[in-house]
Amino acid sequence: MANPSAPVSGEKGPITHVIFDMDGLLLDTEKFYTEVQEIILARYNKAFDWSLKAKMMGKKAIESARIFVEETGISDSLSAEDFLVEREAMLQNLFPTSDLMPGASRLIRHLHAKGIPIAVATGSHKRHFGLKTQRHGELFSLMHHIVLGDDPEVKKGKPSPDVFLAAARRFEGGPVDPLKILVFEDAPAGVLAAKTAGIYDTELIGSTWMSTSAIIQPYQRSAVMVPDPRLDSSHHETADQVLSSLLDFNPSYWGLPPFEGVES
Ligand SMILES: O=P(O)(O)OC[C@H](O)CO
Ligand SMILES: [Mg+2]
Repeated sequence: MANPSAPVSGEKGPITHVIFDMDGLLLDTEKFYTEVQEIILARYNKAFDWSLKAKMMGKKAIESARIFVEETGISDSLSAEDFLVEREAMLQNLFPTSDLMPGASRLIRHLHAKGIPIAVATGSHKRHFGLKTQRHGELFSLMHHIVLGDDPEVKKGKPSPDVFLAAARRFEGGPVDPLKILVFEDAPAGVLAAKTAGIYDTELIGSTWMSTSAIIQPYQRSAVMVPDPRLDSSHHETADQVLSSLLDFNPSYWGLPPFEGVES
Protein backbone atom coordinates (compact mmCIF):
# COMPACT_ATOMS: atom_id res chain seq x y z
CA MET A 1 0.00 0.00 0.00
CA ALA A 2 1.30 3.46 -0.81
CA ASN A 3 2.91 5.30 2.02
CA PRO A 4 3.43 8.92 1.08
CA SER A 5 4.09 9.95 4.66
CA ALA A 6 7.48 10.89 6.05
CA PRO A 7 9.74 7.86 6.47
CA VAL A 8 10.38 6.53 9.94
CA SER A 9 13.86 5.34 10.76
CA GLY A 10 14.32 1.56 10.56
CA GLU A 11 10.68 0.87 9.71
CA LYS A 12 11.41 -1.28 6.63
CA GLY A 13 14.19 -3.52 5.45
CA PRO A 14 16.86 -4.53 5.90
CA ILE A 15 17.54 -4.02 2.24
CA THR A 16 20.90 -5.27 0.92
CA HIS A 17 20.59 -4.67 -2.84
CA VAL A 18 19.06 -1.86 -4.92
CA ILE A 19 17.74 -1.88 -8.50
CA PHE A 20 17.06 1.39 -10.32
CA ASP A 21 14.78 2.06 -13.24
CA MET A 22 16.39 4.53 -15.66
CA ASP A 23 14.04 6.65 -17.79
CA GLY A 24 12.17 9.17 -15.68
CA LEU A 25 13.87 7.91 -12.51
CA LEU A 26 17.63 8.40 -12.92
CA LEU A 27 17.48 10.31 -16.21
CA ASP A 28 15.09 13.09 -17.19
CA THR A 29 14.23 11.41 -20.48
CA GLU A 30 10.46 10.88 -20.22
CA LYS A 31 10.01 14.54 -21.24
CA PHE A 32 11.57 13.74 -24.64
CA TYR A 33 9.04 10.98 -25.34
CA THR A 34 6.22 13.30 -24.30
CA GLU A 35 7.46 16.16 -26.47
CA VAL A 36 7.83 14.04 -29.59
CA GLN A 37 4.48 12.31 -29.12
CA GLU A 38 2.75 15.68 -28.72
CA ILE A 39 4.26 16.81 -32.03
CA ILE A 40 3.12 13.68 -33.87
CA LEU A 41 -0.42 13.78 -32.43
CA ALA A 42 -0.82 17.50 -33.22
CA ARG A 43 -0.68 16.54 -36.89
CA TYR A 44 -3.89 14.58 -36.34
CA ASN A 45 -5.42 17.43 -34.29
CA LYS A 46 -5.22 15.36 -31.15
CA ALA A 47 -3.68 16.08 -27.76
CA PHE A 48 -1.37 13.81 -25.79
CA ASP A 49 -2.42 13.46 -22.17
CA TRP A 50 -1.13 11.86 -19.00
CA SER A 51 -3.67 9.04 -18.93
CA LEU A 52 -2.15 7.82 -22.20
CA LYS A 53 1.36 8.57 -20.95
CA ALA A 54 0.69 6.39 -17.88
CA LYS A 55 -0.14 3.43 -20.11
CA MET A 56 2.94 3.85 -22.30
CA MET A 57 5.76 4.73 -19.94
CA GLY A 58 8.27 2.13 -18.87
CA LYS A 59 7.28 -0.31 -21.59
CA LYS A 60 9.29 -1.62 -24.51
CA ALA A 61 9.22 0.68 -27.55
CA ILE A 62 7.01 -1.48 -29.79
CA GLU A 63 4.58 -2.21 -26.96
CA SER A 64 4.10 1.47 -26.12
CA ALA A 65 3.92 2.33 -29.84
CA ARG A 66 0.96 -0.03 -30.30
CA ILE A 67 -0.79 1.54 -27.33
CA PHE A 68 -0.15 5.01 -28.76
CA VAL A 69 -1.62 4.45 -32.23
CA GLU A 70 -4.54 2.36 -30.99
CA GLU A 71 -5.62 4.50 -28.03
CA THR A 72 -5.44 7.70 -30.05
CA GLY A 73 -7.39 6.16 -32.92
CA ILE A 74 -4.75 6.90 -35.56
CA SER A 75 -3.73 3.31 -36.31
CA ASP A 76 -5.40 3.41 -39.76
CA SER A 77 -3.17 6.34 -40.71
CA LEU A 78 0.01 5.49 -38.81
CA SER A 79 1.21 2.01 -37.90
CA ALA A 80 3.08 1.36 -34.66
CA GLU A 81 6.18 0.56 -36.72
CA ASP A 82 5.99 3.82 -38.73
CA PHE A 83 5.33 5.77 -35.54
CA LEU A 84 8.57 4.38 -34.11
CA VAL A 85 10.54 5.36 -37.22
CA GLU A 86 9.18 8.91 -37.07
CA ARG A 87 9.68 9.20 -33.32
CA GLU A 88 13.19 7.83 -33.59
CA ALA A 89 14.37 10.56 -35.91
CA MET A 90 13.48 13.19 -33.31
CA LEU A 91 14.58 11.26 -30.23
CA GLN A 92 18.07 10.62 -31.54
CA ASN A 93 18.84 14.32 -31.35
CA LEU A 94 17.31 14.73 -27.89
CA PHE A 95 18.72 11.73 -25.99
CA PRO A 96 22.36 12.89 -25.94
CA THR A 97 21.21 15.98 -24.00
CA SER A 98 19.71 13.86 -21.17
CA ASP A 99 20.12 15.28 -17.68
CA LEU A 100 20.14 13.39 -14.38
CA MET A 101 17.04 13.57 -12.18
CA PRO A 102 17.51 15.49 -8.90
CA GLY A 103 19.14 13.34 -6.25
CA ALA A 104 20.15 10.53 -8.62
CA SER A 105 23.88 11.20 -8.48
CA ARG A 106 23.90 11.62 -4.69
CA LEU A 107 22.01 8.37 -4.08
CA ILE A 108 24.01 6.26 -6.55
CA ARG A 109 27.33 7.55 -5.21
CA HIS A 110 26.23 7.06 -1.60
CA LEU A 111 25.09 3.44 -2.05
CA HIS A 112 28.20 2.58 -4.07
CA ALA A 113 30.48 4.15 -1.46
CA LYS A 114 28.76 2.11 1.27
CA GLY A 115 29.23 -1.14 -0.65
CA ILE A 116 25.54 -1.70 -1.44
CA PRO A 117 25.33 -3.57 -4.77
CA ILE A 118 23.31 -1.50 -7.25
CA ALA A 119 21.96 -2.27 -10.73
CA VAL A 120 19.79 -0.78 -13.47
CA ALA A 121 16.75 -2.50 -15.01
CA THR A 122 15.44 -0.50 -17.95
CA GLY A 123 13.09 -0.98 -20.87
CA SER A 124 15.49 1.03 -23.03
CA HIS A 125 17.36 -0.95 -25.65
CA LYS A 126 21.13 -0.85 -26.11
CA ARG A 127 21.39 1.94 -28.68
CA HIS A 128 19.08 4.28 -26.78
CA PHE A 129 20.89 3.48 -23.55
CA GLY A 130 24.14 4.55 -25.20
CA LEU A 131 22.69 7.86 -26.40
CA LYS A 132 20.99 8.67 -23.09
CA THR A 133 24.02 7.94 -20.93
CA GLN A 134 26.61 9.60 -23.19
CA ARG A 135 27.28 12.31 -20.61
CA HIS A 136 26.87 10.05 -17.56
CA GLY A 137 29.19 7.13 -18.22
CA GLU A 138 31.16 7.50 -15.00
CA LEU A 139 28.02 7.43 -12.85
CA PHE A 140 26.56 4.40 -14.62
CA SER A 141 29.92 2.62 -14.30
CA LEU A 142 29.20 2.40 -10.56
CA MET A 143 26.41 -0.11 -11.29
CA HIS A 144 27.23 -3.76 -10.66
CA HIS A 145 25.29 -4.55 -13.84
CA ILE A 146 22.74 -3.06 -16.21
CA VAL A 147 19.88 -5.04 -17.76
CA LEU A 148 18.49 -3.53 -20.97
CA GLY A 149 15.13 -4.01 -22.66
CA ASP A 150 16.65 -5.95 -25.57
CA ASP A 151 18.53 -8.35 -23.29
CA PRO A 152 17.89 -11.97 -24.41
CA GLU A 153 16.56 -12.80 -20.93
CA VAL A 154 13.95 -10.05 -21.11
CA LYS A 155 11.26 -11.77 -23.15
CA LYS A 156 8.53 -9.30 -22.18
CA GLY A 157 8.74 -5.68 -21.15
CA LYS A 158 7.36 -4.18 -17.95
CA PRO A 159 4.82 -4.85 -16.40
CA SER A 160 6.21 -8.36 -16.91
CA PRO A 161 8.84 -8.93 -14.20
CA ASP A 162 11.48 -10.29 -16.63
CA VAL A 163 13.89 -7.36 -16.39
CA PHE A 164 13.83 -7.32 -12.58
CA LEU A 165 14.22 -11.10 -12.37
CA ALA A 166 17.28 -10.89 -14.62
CA ALA A 167 18.68 -8.03 -12.54
CA ALA A 168 18.22 -10.01 -9.30
CA ARG A 169 19.96 -13.05 -10.80
CA ARG A 170 23.05 -11.13 -11.89
CA PHE A 171 24.16 -9.84 -8.50
CA GLU A 172 27.04 -11.80 -6.98
CA GLY A 173 25.59 -14.86 -5.30
CA GLY A 174 22.29 -14.22 -7.11
CA PRO A 175 19.46 -14.58 -7.37
CA VAL A 176 19.10 -12.26 -4.40
CA ASP A 177 16.19 -12.85 -2.01
CA PRO A 178 13.38 -10.54 -3.20
CA LEU A 179 12.82 -9.41 0.37
CA LYS A 180 16.28 -7.84 0.37
CA ILE A 181 15.89 -5.91 -2.87
CA LEU A 182 14.59 -2.36 -3.12
CA VAL A 183 13.44 -1.13 -6.53
CA PHE A 184 13.11 2.51 -7.56
CA GLU A 185 10.59 3.23 -10.33
CA ASP A 186 8.67 6.13 -11.86
CA ALA A 187 6.17 4.22 -14.01
CA PRO A 188 3.03 2.28 -13.05
CA ALA A 189 4.10 -0.65 -15.25
CA GLY A 190 7.53 -0.60 -13.62
CA VAL A 191 6.23 -0.68 -10.06
CA LEU A 192 3.97 -3.58 -10.98
CA ALA A 193 6.90 -5.45 -12.56
CA ALA A 194 9.05 -4.85 -9.50
CA LYS A 195 6.41 -5.95 -7.01
CA THR A 196 5.72 -9.22 -8.76
CA ALA A 197 9.28 -10.07 -9.73
CA GLY A 198 9.98 -11.92 -6.51
CA ILE A 199 7.35 -14.55 -6.97
CA TYR A 200 5.93 -14.98 -10.42
CA ASP A 201 7.67 -15.99 -13.57
CA THR A 202 6.46 -14.78 -16.91
CA GLU A 203 4.83 -18.04 -17.92
CA LEU A 204 2.73 -18.09 -14.81
CA ILE A 205 1.46 -14.59 -15.36
CA GLY A 206 1.04 -14.82 -19.13
CA SER A 207 -0.37 -11.97 -21.12
CA THR A 208 -3.65 -11.65 -19.29
CA TRP A 209 -2.42 -10.43 -15.94
CA MET A 210 -3.51 -7.06 -14.78
CA SER A 211 -2.67 -7.17 -11.17
CA THR A 212 -4.63 -5.73 -8.34
CA SER A 213 -3.25 -4.71 -5.00
CA ALA A 214 -5.04 -7.71 -3.51
CA ILE A 215 -3.18 -10.15 -5.73
CA ILE A 216 0.30 -8.78 -5.22
CA GLN A 217 -0.02 -7.77 -1.59
CA PRO A 218 1.63 -10.92 -0.17
CA TYR A 219 4.64 -10.67 -2.43
CA GLN A 220 7.04 -8.52 -0.62
CA ARG A 221 9.60 -7.12 -3.00
CA SER A 222 9.61 -3.44 -2.10
CA ALA A 223 9.23 -0.58 -4.55
CA VAL A 224 9.73 3.13 -4.05
CA MET A 225 7.87 5.16 -6.64
CA VAL A 226 9.06 8.61 -7.68
CA PRO A 227 6.25 9.60 -10.05
CA ASP A 228 5.91 12.67 -12.21
CA PRO A 229 3.45 14.98 -10.38
CA ARG A 230 1.17 14.92 -13.44
CA LEU A 231 0.60 11.17 -13.07
CA ASP A 232 -2.77 10.45 -11.50
CA SER A 233 -2.39 9.42 -7.86
CA SER A 234 -4.46 6.26 -8.46
CA HIS A 235 -1.24 4.85 -9.93
CA HIS A 236 0.56 5.22 -6.60
CA GLU A 237 -1.37 2.48 -4.83
CA THR A 238 0.90 -0.42 -5.74
CA ALA A 239 4.09 1.20 -4.44
CA ASP A 240 5.38 0.77 -0.88
CA GLN A 241 6.51 4.36 -0.68
CA VAL A 242 5.88 7.37 -2.89
CA LEU A 243 8.38 10.22 -2.99
CA SER A 244 8.32 13.56 -4.81
CA SER A 245 12.04 13.30 -5.54
CA LEU A 246 15.03 11.04 -4.94
CA LEU A 247 16.26 13.91 -2.79
CA ASP A 248 13.58 12.93 -0.25
CA PHE A 249 14.79 9.33 0.08
CA ASN A 250 15.79 8.31 3.61
CA PRO A 251 18.08 5.23 3.41
CA SER A 252 17.63 4.45 7.11
CA TYR A 253 13.92 3.81 6.61
CA TRP A 254 14.92 0.74 4.59
CA GLY A 255 17.81 -0.33 6.79
CA LEU A 256 20.38 1.15 4.41
CA PRO A 257 23.35 3.26 5.60
CA PRO A 258 22.33 6.89 6.20
CA PHE A 259 23.72 9.79 4.22
CA GLU A 260 26.80 11.28 5.88
CA GLY A 261 25.93 13.96 8.38
CA VAL A 262 22.25 12.99 8.40
CA GLU A 263 20.69 11.65 11.59
CA SER A 264 18.92 8.32 11.01
O1 LIG B 1 11.72 3.61 -17.58
P1 LIG B 1 12.65 2.65 -18.24
O2 LIG B 1 14.09 2.93 -17.92
O3 LIG B 1 12.28 1.21 -18.03
O4 LIG B 1 12.56 2.92 -19.85
C1 LIG B 1 11.39 2.67 -20.52
C2 LIG B 1 11.27 3.40 -21.84
O5 LIG B 1 12.45 3.37 -22.56
C3 LIG B 1 10.77 4.81 -21.67
O6 LIG B 1 9.47 4.86 -21.16
MG1 LIG C 1 11.01 4.70 -15.97
